[in-house]
Amino acid sequence: MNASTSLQTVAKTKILNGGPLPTVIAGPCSAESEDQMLQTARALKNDHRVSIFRAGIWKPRTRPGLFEGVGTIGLEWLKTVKQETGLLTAVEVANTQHVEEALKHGVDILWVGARTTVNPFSVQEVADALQGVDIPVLVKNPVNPDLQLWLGALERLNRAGITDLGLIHRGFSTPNNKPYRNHPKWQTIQEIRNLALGIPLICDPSHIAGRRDLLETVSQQALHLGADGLMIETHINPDVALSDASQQVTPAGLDKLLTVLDLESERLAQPEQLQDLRNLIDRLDNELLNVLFLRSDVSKRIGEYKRLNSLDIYQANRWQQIVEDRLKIASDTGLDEDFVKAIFDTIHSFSLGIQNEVFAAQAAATSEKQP
Ligand SMILES: O=C(O)C(=O)C[C@]1(C(=O)O)C=C[C@@H](O)C=C1
Repeated sequence: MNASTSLQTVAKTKILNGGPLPTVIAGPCSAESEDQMLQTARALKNDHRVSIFRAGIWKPRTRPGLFEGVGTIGLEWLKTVKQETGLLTAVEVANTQHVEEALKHGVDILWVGARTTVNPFSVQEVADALQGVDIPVLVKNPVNPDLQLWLGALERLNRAGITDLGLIHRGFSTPNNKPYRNHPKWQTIQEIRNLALGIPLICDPSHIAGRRDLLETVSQQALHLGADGLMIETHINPDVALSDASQQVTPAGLDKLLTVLDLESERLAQPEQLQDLRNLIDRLDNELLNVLFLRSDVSKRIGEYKRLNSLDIYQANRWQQIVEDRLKIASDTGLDEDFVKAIFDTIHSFSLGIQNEVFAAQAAATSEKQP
């Protein structure tokens, strides 16, 4: 059975704005004070493209001692924001108490954070607290790139009766996220879309980028891939924000960003120029593959030499020397060193595999000859 068939969702969702334009959710990473919330919301209300105001009330932080959110008082401020601006409001919930408090304060939309989605016990607790409640719930991807876990969270909420569901793509923690804070792994958008058919997908460029200067590229890519909306952290004075200062924009910055993104029309490169560049990439990839083939052939011959001369396959000193040399070339050329290291780690483990096969083939041939 296709996993998507078990999700019962409604066609008309409150999460999307109902029009042809992407939904924009904006607001501070964290609620900090009533003044900060109201000033931010008043400025956002003037932007007709923004329909939902977000604010973190309880903040899951990696290390203790960091600002962990203002708690319930923030929900009072959010209520005032809603009354004054008419914007829909959204908060993150991670346990029963959060759900109960948010519902009591009339929050319109809930979201489950990436660190909660990774834990089925926590998602189930949120789902149980929402049993029988009619409210839209957005689910952020789990921190690790496990789409089944993401889908599982949607299913748990759906079984509790939540039909107005949405996905938030906020990037994944991978061994090398550079230049992002969380790697977008763009192909996952298509993959999760196929698994959760018909469920709207919002991109959270703030958590993917981790820095203001990358927001445009990330948002544009997401929109080109068909994202239904964007969640962009917006603060009246980002430089003094108590959390995630470097990724938040001012309402004026958001206005500029949304205008550049040109939400009405897709902005694509000139087709002929793009085709020339793609031809170049094809030729370069071809060369790359030829070189990789030649290298793996040499590795096989070294494997035979090692077998005949009873040498170990893994040669720590030689490998260390190779890494140092290649990283020096990378830094001289201006290539990202983490990128080059990741490539050579993969090449090396493949090379070890080739030589292991050489040894294994010889061992098998010898044992066949045994009487
Ligand atoms: O230099 C060797 O001994 C090799 O087999 C080559 C190679 C490599 O692929 O670069 C492979 C295994 C060793 O650990 C070190 C380097």
